[in-house]
Amino acid sequence: MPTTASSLFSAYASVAGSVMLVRSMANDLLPPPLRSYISSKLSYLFTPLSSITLVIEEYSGAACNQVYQAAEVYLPTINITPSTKSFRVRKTNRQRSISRAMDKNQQVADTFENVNLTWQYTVTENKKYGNTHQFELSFHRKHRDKVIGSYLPYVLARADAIKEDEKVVKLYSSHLCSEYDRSYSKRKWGSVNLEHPSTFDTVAMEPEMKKMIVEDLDRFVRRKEFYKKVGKAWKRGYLLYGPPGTGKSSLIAAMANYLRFDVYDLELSGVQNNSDLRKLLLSTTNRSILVIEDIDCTVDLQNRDNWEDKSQDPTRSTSNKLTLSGLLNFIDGLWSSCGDERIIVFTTNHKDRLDPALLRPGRMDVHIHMSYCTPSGFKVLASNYLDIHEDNPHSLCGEVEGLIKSTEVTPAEVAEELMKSDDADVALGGLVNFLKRKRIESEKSKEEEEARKAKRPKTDHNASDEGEAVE
Ligand SMILES: Nc1ncnc2c1ncn2[C@@H]1O[C@H](COP(=O)(O)OP(=O)(O)OP(=O)(O)O)[C@@H](O)[C@H]1O
Ligand SMILES: [Mg+2]
Repeated sequence: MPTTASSLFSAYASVAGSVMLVRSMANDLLPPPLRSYISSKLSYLFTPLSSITLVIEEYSGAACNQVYQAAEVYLPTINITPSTKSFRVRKTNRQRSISRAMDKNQQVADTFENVNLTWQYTVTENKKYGNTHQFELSFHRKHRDKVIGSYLPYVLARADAIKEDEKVVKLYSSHLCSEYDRSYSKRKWGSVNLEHPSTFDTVAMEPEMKKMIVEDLDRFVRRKEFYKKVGKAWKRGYLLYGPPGTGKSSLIAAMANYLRFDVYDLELSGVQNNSDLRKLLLSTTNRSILVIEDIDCTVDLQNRDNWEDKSQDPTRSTSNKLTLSGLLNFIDGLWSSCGDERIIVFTTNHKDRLDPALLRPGRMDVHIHMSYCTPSGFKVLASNYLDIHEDNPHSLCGEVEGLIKSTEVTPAEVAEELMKSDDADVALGGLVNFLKRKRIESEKSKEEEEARKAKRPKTDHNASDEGEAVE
């Protein structure tokens, strides 16, 4: 009888069927080490002659195999083949949702530019040396170059993107470190998940400024090659200044959530000397935001006694007290040259009290003034808290906006009023009364201030300067 395609297929199907049968019997009857051995051998037998199989082991010598790691992340996101009988599910505290993982000896099929590919996950059990894990990728041998040259790089890139999507942003705090670490002066970061829900949609600030910051961040992460070309460390410094409750910390959380960068919150008052600072900064990771809040009041950084002579090597003596020179040298030097994609944010309520060295051009790239609530800031808060927006307006909004224009009120104060009731009439009515009271109070205190100034002798320059500089 001549061999037809259909008879070949049916012969192949019956061999394949037998292989599946033997494999499932082996799974039921044999002890685990023998079972995985036979199963992996059968998978080779099952592979048609025109196919080729790439073996992707978990380790390459002592190092992790990145292709294996990428497959682990990528494969759960593609469709399960009808023959898949089991898969594993898991959720760690770093993951936002339940994820799938391939179970041993199971297969999934993928298609890439019209090439059909089959992945199989195998585990070879070995009590003495530990189990070995590998993926086997099979496809028609004519696609070998395409799979190695295009498909595997695609899997690597997809895995990076998936990991980025799943990433939970972490908040590392220098004051969360344990007593043990303190006593051995091994300064360490303690970490928790950054649960701050702030995003660029929920931060109340002028739309143009928001747009400017988002564009600046986008440009920064895009410009790896540019920074390399011009020989600059890939870092960016932001100074956020403004009165309490204007959203400086909220903006930092929005930046971190937008970029999915971890946040390192450095508590300078707990840092004893330059050497501590060095240890802390060197243990931060790439793609992170280092935050130093209230830079004007945490340490006496205006003390520049040692600035000139020690600035070359602020870490030379571990007994050195933390100095401004130590801090600035780190920003400019060591920390930035050994890391990539770093953002540093300083916040202050009093920009005028900062040492000019910190404000010098090139040190902090972007200065952002977070100020009192504006009508457009109020619109964002009204939408956040009461779901009031253009399509769902409220008659009191006009009055609130008028009052906000002429009153110094922080977004935190407005937010607090809006939170007092779910009923928009009640919450906005309360806000109107609050703003009116606030305006009367501020007019009264302005009058008192005027009266005090009029009584003051003319030579008292300092006090009047300070009064004007308050943001
Ligand atoms: N611009 C804003 N947009 C949205 N919410 C804000 C804004 N400013 C303040 N809030 C609200 O007020 C709270 C306090 O704000 P936040 O901690 O960001 O202020 P801050 O400027 O960092 O204050 P401080 O100078 O005291 O550290 C926030 O949790 C948020 O609910
Ligand atoms: Mg703050």
